[in-house]
Amino acid sequence: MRYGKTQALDGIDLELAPGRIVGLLGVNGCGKTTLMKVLAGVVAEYGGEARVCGHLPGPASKALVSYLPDATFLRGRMRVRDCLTVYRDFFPDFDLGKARELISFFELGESMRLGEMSKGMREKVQIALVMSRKARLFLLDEPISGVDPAARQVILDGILGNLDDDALLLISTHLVHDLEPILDSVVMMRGGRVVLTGDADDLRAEHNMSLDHLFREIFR
Ligand SMILES: Nc1ncnc2c1ncn2[C@@H]1O[C@H](COP(=O)(O)OP(=O)(O)OP(=O)(O)O)[C@@H](O)[C@H]1O
Repeated sequence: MRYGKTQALDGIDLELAPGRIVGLLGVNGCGKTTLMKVLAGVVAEYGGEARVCGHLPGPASKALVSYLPDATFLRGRMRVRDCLTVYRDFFPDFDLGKARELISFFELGESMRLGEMSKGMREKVQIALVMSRKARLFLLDEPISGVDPAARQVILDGILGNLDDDALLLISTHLVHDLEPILDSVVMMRGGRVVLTGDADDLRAEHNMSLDHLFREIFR
């Protein structure tokens, strides 16, 4: 995948199994967002092939993928209840009851307007929407990057409490320390390539260090 002269993804060869929480780790500009966009089916101009549950990215795969992009995708004038309605009308697999529970778990009100919320609060609304679909693949692009440590933990709790056993959660971050406790496996990227992939426990045992430490070693 290229953007003009920039090779954003280069020779990626990756297979991810269901029922796992996978950390997509790497420094700024290594290609995490681009890989997510390929899997989400929002870019099409690339070589090679991606498949989600056997489907090429397109309408069939999009029905199985719940995607949290790295930028806000809801308009500021909307109230939380409007967002719930949009998701209910747009996604047949959206569980309105679950979303309401999550909004309440995050201590937000349905009459609140997005434009009057803090970044962390808006992030929570988006997480509540995205995690309330019965998707097979959840793509969360940096869901905790802009929020304080306490809010990070609440957001992660909200994500984990709402994940089906057979779903795959791919979550990108450079905040490895915060995510490490929930990760089953990791994919580390650099310069558009995968430099390391494996089971979290195996990597910790093999390198005799935490994933956070390993990440710092690799990207030093
Ligand atoms: N729309 C675009 N136009 C041109 N180049 C782009 C565009 N989007 C990304 N790139 C380039 O592609 C490369 C990969 O970017 P990408 O956003 O996938 O990285 P990332 O790992 O998600 O970074 P970050 O952690 O900062 O979000 C970078 O070199 C970036 O400059």
